[in-house]
Amino acid sequence: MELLNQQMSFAGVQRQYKHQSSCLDCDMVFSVYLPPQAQHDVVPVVFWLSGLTCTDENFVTKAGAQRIAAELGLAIVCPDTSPRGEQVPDDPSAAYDFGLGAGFYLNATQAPFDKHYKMYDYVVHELPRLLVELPLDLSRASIMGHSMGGHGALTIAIKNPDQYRSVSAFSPICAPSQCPWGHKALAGYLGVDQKAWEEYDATALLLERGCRLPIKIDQGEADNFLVEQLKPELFLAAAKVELVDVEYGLHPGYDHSYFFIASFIEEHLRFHHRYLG
Ligand SMILES: N[C@@H](CCC(=O)N[C@@H](CSC=O)C(=O)NCC(=O)O)C(=O)O
Repeated sequence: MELLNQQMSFAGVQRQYKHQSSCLDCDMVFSVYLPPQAQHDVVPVVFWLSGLTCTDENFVTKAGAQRIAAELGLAIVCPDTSPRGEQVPDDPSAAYDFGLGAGFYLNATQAPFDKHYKMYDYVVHELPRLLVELPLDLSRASIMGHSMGGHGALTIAIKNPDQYRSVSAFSPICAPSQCPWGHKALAGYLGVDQKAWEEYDATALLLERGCRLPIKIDQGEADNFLVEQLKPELFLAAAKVELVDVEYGLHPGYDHSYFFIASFIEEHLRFHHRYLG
């Protein structure tokens, strides 16, 4: 891993690393916040998955998470949202909701995307292996995300309950099989057979497998994407069927932006800290 940047923040360090990814077959950049406690000991880690159009930097610069992460002694790892580079195929019309910046945290099976778009394997397997170089206790890990990244966090946690202790999401895409963003992405990356989509649909996965991890979801009521794209009611209905508790908050006046995330990030980090010790 090559260290690209380092800034001191709340007595810890905000870093950015570059590395060659074997599963994505391209160079990748990720960010990590190391709290002051990491100077003397290994610390627990929260993975943050960003949404459409983001890189590893949106959360770092807009969420204001460093102060509370420093207080709680939590590292935060922020991967990019897709493979990158000239050789990586993009949406044919360069739309923001598919291709670069829109990897949907899945393993694509359809050409030409199947060569590089393996964000599920990257987040679940390759990135944790790289992180052994840092003072992190990966046996104490949680995962959270926003919108497309909320979908990523929920699906990854439901499928890997032994790898994470808790999961949370801001404004997640809760049922991608049933919304326009998800239809486009799942058809493009996985093909038209909707059976294959269930592997990456948090609501379908919850109905199939349940979930024993603590789950927290927060949603802005004034979010423009709420009704057409996000559909938390479908995930909450599935949780009720499966007798899964979801700590859910619907917040009047808040939209889909990082202003919402910054307003509630402290609650999310404290939630994860309860389970990370
Ligand atoms: N450009 C699009 C919407 C893009 C957008 O809102 N992206 C969100 C995530 S949406 C779901 O995954 C985001 O986090 N943007 C980055 C930021 O820093 O705000 C449009 O205009 O409709």
